[in-house]
Amino acid sequence: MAVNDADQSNKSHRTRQSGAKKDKKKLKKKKEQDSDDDQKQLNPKAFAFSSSNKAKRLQSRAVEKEQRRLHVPIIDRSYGEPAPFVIVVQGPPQVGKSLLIKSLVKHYTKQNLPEVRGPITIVSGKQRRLQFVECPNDINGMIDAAKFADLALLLVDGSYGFEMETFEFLNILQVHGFPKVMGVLTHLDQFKDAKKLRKTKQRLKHRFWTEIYDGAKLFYLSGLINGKYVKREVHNLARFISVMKFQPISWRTSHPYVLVDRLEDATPPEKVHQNKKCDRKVILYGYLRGCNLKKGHKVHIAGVGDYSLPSITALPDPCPLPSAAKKKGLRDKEKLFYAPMSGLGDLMYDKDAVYININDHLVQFSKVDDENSAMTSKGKDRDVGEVLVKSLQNTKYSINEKLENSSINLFGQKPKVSPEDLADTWDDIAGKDGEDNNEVDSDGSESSDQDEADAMTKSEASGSEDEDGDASDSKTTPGDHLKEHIEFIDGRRRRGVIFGSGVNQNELTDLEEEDGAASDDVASSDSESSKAEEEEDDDNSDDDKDEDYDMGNVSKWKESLAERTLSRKTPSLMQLVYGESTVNSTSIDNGNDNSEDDENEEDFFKPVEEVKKSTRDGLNDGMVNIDDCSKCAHFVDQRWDEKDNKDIRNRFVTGNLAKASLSNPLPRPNTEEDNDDVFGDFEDLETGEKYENIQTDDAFAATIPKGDDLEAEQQRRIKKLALRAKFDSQYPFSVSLLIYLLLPLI
Ligand SMILES: Nc1nc2c(ncn2[C@@H]2O[C@H](COP(=O)(O)OP(=O)(O)OP(=O)(O)O)[C@@H](O)[C@H]2O)c(=O)[nH]1
Repeated sequence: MAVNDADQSNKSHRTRQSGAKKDKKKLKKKKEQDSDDDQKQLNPKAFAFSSSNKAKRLQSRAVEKEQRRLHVPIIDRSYGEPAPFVIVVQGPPQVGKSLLIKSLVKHYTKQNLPEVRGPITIVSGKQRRLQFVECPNDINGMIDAAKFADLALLLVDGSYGFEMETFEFLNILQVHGFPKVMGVLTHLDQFKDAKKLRKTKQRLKHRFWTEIYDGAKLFYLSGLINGKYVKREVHNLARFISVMKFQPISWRTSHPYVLVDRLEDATPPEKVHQNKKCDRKVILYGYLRGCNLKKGHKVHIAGVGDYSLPSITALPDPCPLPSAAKKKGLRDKEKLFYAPMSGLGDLMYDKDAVYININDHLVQFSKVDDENSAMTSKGKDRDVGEVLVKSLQNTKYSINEKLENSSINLFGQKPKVSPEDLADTWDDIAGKDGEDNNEVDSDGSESSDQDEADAMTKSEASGSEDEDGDASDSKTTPGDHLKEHIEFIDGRRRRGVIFGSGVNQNELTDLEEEDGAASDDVASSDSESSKAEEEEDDDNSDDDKDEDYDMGNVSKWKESLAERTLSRKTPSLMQLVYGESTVNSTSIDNGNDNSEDDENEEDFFKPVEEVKKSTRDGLNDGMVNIDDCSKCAHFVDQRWDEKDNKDIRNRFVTGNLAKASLSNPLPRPNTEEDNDDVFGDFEDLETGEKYENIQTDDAFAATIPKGDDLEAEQQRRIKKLALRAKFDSQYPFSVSLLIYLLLPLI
């Protein structure tokens, strides 16, 4: 009989609910649990790895997870070819920024860059483009550069040490999201001693590491060959840049931004001609980075302001990657660089125009073949148009630039007047620049407040000049452990850095290198400090000098002003015509100054009219240049009224004599003594007798003794009576009338 297994039903297992077996099992279970708990409590490391293999596996897994977290793939929002990486070359003035960019461009493109202006785009590899930008040396330029830098090359003058510009830029970078940073030491060829060079390199490297991070890359450019950095070193640097991984900065990846490498003013010229300050239409060109930018977006143009984008257009890449560049024709060459502002590439950008570069062999009137053309055009006249085009090629400056630099000569002996001076003069007249003393130097150049400040700094510095003629000054930058140490070296202002230790980096080198032998700098600083101490001692001993000490800078400043004023003093026209006078106005003024110092000081604050009036009064009082024949002190300013004029007119032959005598009869000489004054010295030509006027001044009379006086008077009276009788007999008309007639003529 076949049994169907599937249909068979088995009795299900029934566990014991009670009984001895059940109790036994329960007990066993409970025991196990208790022992587990006990073990847990007793051994907290119960869950640690029991086997080393397992431990290794778990450890490596944890590290992997952590690394994966750190390297989360960054979402690349950009499409198409990635925009070039921006390499900002930064450093103090004259450190070699332009030269480094030129050398790198030469390395990548085999092209000589004439000048570094604006961003320079080059193709550095199959998948990589780089954009080099020179960082300006002002704080605003640094802030702008920090916003778009993917890599910052910090150039440091190795022969001098770190300068403030480097640390300022590092601080700015920290605020903007720190990009990659590499240091480059230049001017190392100025070290003659190899040991000193090695030590300096080491010291600067460690300093650099402290400021950035341990192991930060620092390159050394050992010197120049044919005015360029050594090829090998540039090659190494370029390779390093080519393989560098640029970590995107999160803020930048989520915001669109453009580094403008070319701009064009599209405003109609007539509009600008009519109103120079009209709203301009400007087209900006550049690679878009970050995320997408749309029409109508509000944009901020660094240093200009906020604007909205009226339109945005995608243009063909001016410098495409070699892989992406599709040759359209045989003449299309691979373009490995694009620098419209520097005059490299097909387009050259200028202040007021955009030039298209056409090769010489493609154009007829190129300047290059000037000599050849002179040869070929022999015998036949050159075309007028050709001559004009060639003359245009010779111009170096635009009309605007020429006008800016031009000056006119108003007076032969005066310095030339430039347009800015004229503008300043007008400003002064208008009272806009009341305090702004823009003066014309003897060489014709304008000296602004900044110049004055510079001069002051220089003059101050010259006070503490050391033996080398290098002046120095130091101040602390707020909120920083660095101290600024300003020096003037070869006419250049260098802002050295003193680190927290209080010792200048440069001095440190000397200290390290020259051990016991005191270096120049140290010696000079010693001498400075001793000088300062001496000054302090002097101050303590002599109270009178305190004032000078307090006003030291002011008085120095005044000294230089006085000298400059004297040197600028224009010759007076009066002196030129009448010659140098012994008693000049300044000496008179000085005399006045001595007597009435207070009054003169007050003159400063008197209205102009009052001052003029007082000066005029001074003239009337006889305070005029006595040698100056052109001035008639007592008569010039005498005012005659109408009545006086009439009286005077009547005293002449043409006037009415009778009226004159009636209106204002002159006191008729009553006494004979009065007559004396009228006649004065007299010589009788007929008789040959001489009659001298005897002075009857009080002063003269006082000198004559009283007894003799009476006798002399008697004699003189007798003489005069005789003389009068004689005169009357000779001239029939009255003497008095004659006197009246003569008086006005005197
Ligand atoms: N001896 C020596 N001279 C150098 C070195 N690097 C640059 N120079 C010279 O320093 C001068 C200034 O170089 P630039 O490249 O114009 O310096 P810069 O930093 O661009 O100057 P600015 O743009 O004015 O700030 C040039 O005459 C260079 O030849 C160097 O390593 N050694």
